[in-house]
Amino acid sequence: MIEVQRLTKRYGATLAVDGLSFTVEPGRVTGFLGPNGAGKSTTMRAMIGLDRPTSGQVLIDGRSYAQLRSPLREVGALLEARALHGGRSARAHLLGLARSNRIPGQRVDEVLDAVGLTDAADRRTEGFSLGMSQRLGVATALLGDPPVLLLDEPVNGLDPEGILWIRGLMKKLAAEGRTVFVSSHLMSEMALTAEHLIVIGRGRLLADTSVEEFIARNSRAYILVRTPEPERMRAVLTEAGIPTDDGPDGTLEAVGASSETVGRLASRNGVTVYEISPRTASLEEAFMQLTADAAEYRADQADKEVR
Ligand SMILES: Nc1ncnc2c1ncn2[C@@H]1O[C@H](COP(=O)(O)OP(=O)(O)OP(=O)(O)O)[C@@H](O)[C@H]1O
Repeated sequence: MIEVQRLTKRYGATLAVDGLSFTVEPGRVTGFLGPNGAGKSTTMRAMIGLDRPTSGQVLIDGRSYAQLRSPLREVGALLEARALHGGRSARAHLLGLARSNRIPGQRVDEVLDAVGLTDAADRRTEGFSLGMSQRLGVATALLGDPPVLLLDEPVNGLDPEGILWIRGLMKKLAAEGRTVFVSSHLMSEMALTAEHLIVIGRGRLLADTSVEEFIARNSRAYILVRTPEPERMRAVLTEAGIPTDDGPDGTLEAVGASSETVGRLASRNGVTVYEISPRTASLEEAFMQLTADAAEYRADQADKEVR
């Protein structure tokens, strides 16, 4: 379990994290979401003692990172995949870490295999692609077989096969009872991987919720109606007290009614319809709506500055 308690981090005039509190439970993947500059990386760095909080603290299974006796065995982190010693091979990098943390050497082969780097294990890491560096970063995080894992944007640089692999791996690690905390700025990615979400904006907590709840609460539901007689259909719906919006390509969006009701009204009034389907606004839209005021830098702002 990870407990973030009233965490605040200030860099000069910038308040990167602002009194943030939340708990990350074991046994499920928890997604950590926020627009660029929201404070995700700063929070994750504070979790493993790379950043000193201005105030507040983070506890990993009840203790601060500095108090952990064998950190690599207690929390594994993928924070900056590129921070590698380029001249060494992947195997040498992992063996060095294993030795200094009293982890048996055979574990190195196990994690190389787990991340699919066995064939590249003896190549120097400076020639690694971003995807391979990500895989080595994950191997490093897994080396001590820790119960808590922190992954900062692990999907970055991975090809579609790599993305599927990391999603599966995160779910498997959570199913083993581990605490898996993974950051992303893509809601759609988290919807496929995470069970629970922590959403932040400008260093503050915006949502601490299950993915299911988040979708239900934030997405706009409506019935899409495709008809050659939109104005007649609109009149029928309005008459029945169902508000409509204009959808794309001349469609109508009926809000607050079931597809059965809309279908029955169309049939009763002899309106031809080609399609009646329940829709929800995309998760990305819901996320953007939630974080709209918190985004540090937005395209519309950029436009204004250019003009
Ligand atoms: N070392 C630093 N010195 C000064 N400011 C920093 C430092 N690290 C982060 N910041 C600032 O703190 C804020 C939060 O940054 P952080 O990297 O934690 O956000 P993030 O949510 O991880 O963003 P991204 O998705 O862009 O990586 C930003 O305004 C950033 O510019």
